[in-house]
Amino acid sequence: MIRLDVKKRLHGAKGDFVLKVELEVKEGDFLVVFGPSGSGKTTLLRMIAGLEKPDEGYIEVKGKVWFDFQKGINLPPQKRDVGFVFQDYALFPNMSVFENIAFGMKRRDKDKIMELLRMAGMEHLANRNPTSLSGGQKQRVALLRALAREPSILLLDEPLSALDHQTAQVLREEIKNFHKNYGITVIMVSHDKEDAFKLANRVVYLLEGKVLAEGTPKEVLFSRRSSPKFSLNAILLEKTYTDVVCVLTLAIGSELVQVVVDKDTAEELSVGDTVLVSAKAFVPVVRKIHSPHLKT
Ligand SMILES: Nc1ncnc2c1ncn2[C@@H]1O[C@H](COP(=O)(O)OP(=O)(O)OP(=O)(O)O)[C@@H](O)[C@H]1O
Repeated sequence: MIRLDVKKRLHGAKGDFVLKVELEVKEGDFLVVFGPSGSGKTTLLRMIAGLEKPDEGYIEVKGKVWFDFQKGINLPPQKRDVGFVFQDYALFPNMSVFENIAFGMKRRDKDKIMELLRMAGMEHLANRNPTSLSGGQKQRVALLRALAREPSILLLDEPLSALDHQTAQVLREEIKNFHKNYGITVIMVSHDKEDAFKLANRVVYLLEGKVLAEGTPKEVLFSRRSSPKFSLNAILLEKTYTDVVCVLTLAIGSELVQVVVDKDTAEELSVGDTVLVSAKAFVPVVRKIHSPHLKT
């Protein structure tokens, strides 16, 4: 069980705000902390890992106090039993894949490293230098390095966000399997609803430092507050006015779409804005374009 209640004043893009989170995470949970950029997600993970100090509060993991402001307890990162995977891999470029995974293991165990590499289909890359690997392979090594420590908690900070859509899909499945096989407690930060939906058994929705909603992925992601019947976040790339309407070109994930809006709506939007595209009632046409399930 992880129990935390932390507070920290942050300098946000639009001014100062207080990150205030009270949470309990059960053993074996896969918690996704979901929310827009700048809401304090990474800072929360860094506070758990000991890389950032809360202004107030406490953090307790498996009955052991890692931080207690009142009692003046603040364990250094190396004494906290966490595996941390960063968005940008953070591998040691001068060490082989094998050495990267061995680094930080409580007891260097060659068989265990090779078993992890085998599980990820990367045995043949053991002696390679990380600089010669693809983004997906680097992130796999970072994940194996974190798992090799057999930590009490695995902290994942947007581990898929630097990868292309297809590689991210494959790695998302692997993370899911690692969690299933090892039963490890995972806290993952993401602004991607797909991560939250596919991986989490619990989701916390963080906005400007506050927990706005908490529950199962369905409860949080499909709540009326966060989504009507159908809604997608998009970036506005271009506005093209005709006589009576305006055509907006939008990027939704890696897809481009065009939607028509009236001129008044268009006037309120600027290129580069993040917008919500939603429809309360619609009859969609759904067609399969790809299946991950092999036919036998
Ligand atoms: N130690 C700190 N002291 C004060 N402000 C900070 C500190 N660390 C981060 N911030 C600010 O707090 C805000 C939230 O940052 P954080 O990285 O935690 O958000 P996030 O939700 O993870 O965003 P993103 O998805 O973009 O990474 C940012 O504006 C950042 O500049």
